[in-house]
Amino acid sequence: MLPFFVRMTGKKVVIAGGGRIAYRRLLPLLHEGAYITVISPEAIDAIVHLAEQKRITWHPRPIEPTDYSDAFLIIAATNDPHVNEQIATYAAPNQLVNVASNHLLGNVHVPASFSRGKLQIAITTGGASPALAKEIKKQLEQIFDESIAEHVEQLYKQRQKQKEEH
Ligand SMILES: C[C@@]1(CC(=O)O)c2cc3[nH]c(cc4nc(cc5[nH]c(cc(n2)[C@H]1CCC(=O)O)[C@@](C)(CC(=O)O)[C@@H]5CCC(=O)O)C(CC(=O)O)=C4CCC(=O)O)c(CCC(=O)O)c3CC(=O)O
Ligand SMILES: NC(=O)C1=CN([C@@H]2O[C@H](COP(=O)(O)OP(=O)(O)OC[C@H]3O[C@@H](n4cnc5c(N)ncnc54)[C@H](O)[C@@H]3O)[C@@H](O)[C@H]2O)C=CC1
Repeated sequence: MLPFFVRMTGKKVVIAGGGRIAYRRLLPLLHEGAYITVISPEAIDAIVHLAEQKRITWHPRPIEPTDYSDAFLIIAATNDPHVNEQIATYAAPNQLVNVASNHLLGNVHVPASFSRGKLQIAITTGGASPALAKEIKKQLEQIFDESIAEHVEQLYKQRQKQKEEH
């Protein structure tokens, strides 16, 4: 697998499942400006609330292949491993698919990550130990504290200026 940072603004995302994990995937996507549809018979209050505010769409029913045929990114986060597996099978080869229940399926892994302004750091263990990825993230958060954000911003401004001069 290769690490990429993907601009999700305006992209269609379909999330199967409305539990804690679905919500964890949903939040950063929403902040990035993706168009999110959650499909799940039940959903946690936080997801229902976002749907009521019309910040996302929620269809309270089981997922079907037609729901994600035009999605840029599909997230399979139901608590039924067979349903998640089917999603990975039915997705088109040119779609991005993340399967929360099985690291061997799909073509996208979600890393542990954090931001300090424009600096973003992401860690994956390739499914070996998500807990270790989380632990390494905590250690890196100590090393790169909030003060680095301002430093990165200064470097950015300097670089923009240099680019304008050439
Ligand atoms: C493949 C992947 C899914 C994907 O890519 O979507 C995946 C899969 C699975 N996770 C499982 C369990 C746990 N996952 C966590 C935590 C995190 N898991 C995350 C990512 C990923 N988890 C991807 C691989 C990334 C990598 O390898 O590094 C993090 C980093 C990012 C995030 O989820 O936001 C986030 C830390 C967030 C942070 O930084 O705080 C914890 C601990 C906790 O929750 O505190 C536990 C319980 C302890 C344990 O089991 O280790 C299970 C078993 C499920 C079951 O038993 O039913 C599977 C299924 C499988 O392994 O196949
Ligand atoms: N970090 C990670 O990647 C982790 C991943 N997991 C995996 O993620 C899965 C989901 O975890 P939680 O959100 O805690 O589960 P949960 O039980 O809170 O939520 C499951 C959701 O799936 C929905 N659902 C069930 N059948 C469906 C169907 N046919 N179509 C659409 N939606 C359906 C339910 O209505 C519910 O909203 C777990 O089963 C586990 O495999 C678990 C822990 C950590």
